[in-house]
Amino acid sequence: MSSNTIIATRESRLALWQAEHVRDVLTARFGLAVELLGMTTKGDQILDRALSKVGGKGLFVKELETALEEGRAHLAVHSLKDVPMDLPPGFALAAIWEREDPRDAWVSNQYENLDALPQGACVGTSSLRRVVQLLARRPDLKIEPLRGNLDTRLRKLDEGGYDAIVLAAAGLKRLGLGARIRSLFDTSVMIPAAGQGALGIEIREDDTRLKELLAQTLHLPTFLACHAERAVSRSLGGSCSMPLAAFGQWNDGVLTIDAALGHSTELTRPLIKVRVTGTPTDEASARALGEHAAALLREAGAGDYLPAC
Ligand SMILES: NCc1[nH]cc(CCC(=O)O)c1CC(=O)O
Repeated sequence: MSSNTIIATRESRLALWQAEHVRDVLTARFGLAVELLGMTTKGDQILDRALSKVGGKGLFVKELETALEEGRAHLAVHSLKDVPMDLPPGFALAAIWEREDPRDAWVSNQYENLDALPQGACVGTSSLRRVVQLLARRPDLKIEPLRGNLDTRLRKLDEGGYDAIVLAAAGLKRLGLGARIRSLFDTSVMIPAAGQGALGIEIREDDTRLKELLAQTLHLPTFLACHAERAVSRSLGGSCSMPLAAFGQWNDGVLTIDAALGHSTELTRPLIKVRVTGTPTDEASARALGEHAAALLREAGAGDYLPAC
């Protein structure tokens, strides 16, 4: 077996970009020889149903974890947004890296932004978080499912299936597709998903060599913000079938977490929104801030909004 460090990665263009980025940084910084091991996950194969209906986020990571478990790979690189809130026993999130643009992007060949859409126009997204925030401003819209990797989604837009689609700006920018962004949502209008735009690096928990090495690479402000965001989701049950947004921003040393929850089935019900601020310094205090936001959401009625599961 080779003594190289092996990164397990999905084979979408975005996943490969991210894995290559991690490879290049680890090589430049620590002189590691790194190879990629590409693999297909269930999340890549099942394209005809919303993720929230077929088992959620874990679908993109399970095969990669099996490769780590079997020693075929040492690291798995993920979009943090796709990483379940609780990893299975034996695995650890060893680093979170600096975010690309965390905002959601408006992509349309005709309409400059959401407000410019005619009544009853059709917007493509399969994300419940995006659906509820779109409908909160434009209850007249027709929202149609849209899955597949970024290139597939753009092609479906260009084929005329939708008047506009909403995608994470981070993915488009990383793939050099920033020119497709017609406008960016203000994060107060379309609050991003927990971890959106950040990279998460997963390892086997017992891999102390990589754990120590990767701990030196984490981007502290992103790490703290994302742990707080993920704690909001985890406290509420962490399910993909829950329309939840959670986004942390640092200003002058203070972290502000905005969170919004929509009803899990009645998607036009008013959103429950909360904001908390704090000055976390480590993972535990960041999580506590997110748990505080979740407690406020519950006080404001989240119990009735959550999926029955
Ligand atoms: N759910 C799929 C997914 N996972 C990560 C990204 C984009 C990159 C990121 O947010 O880090 C996307 C595409 C999208 O939401 O448009």
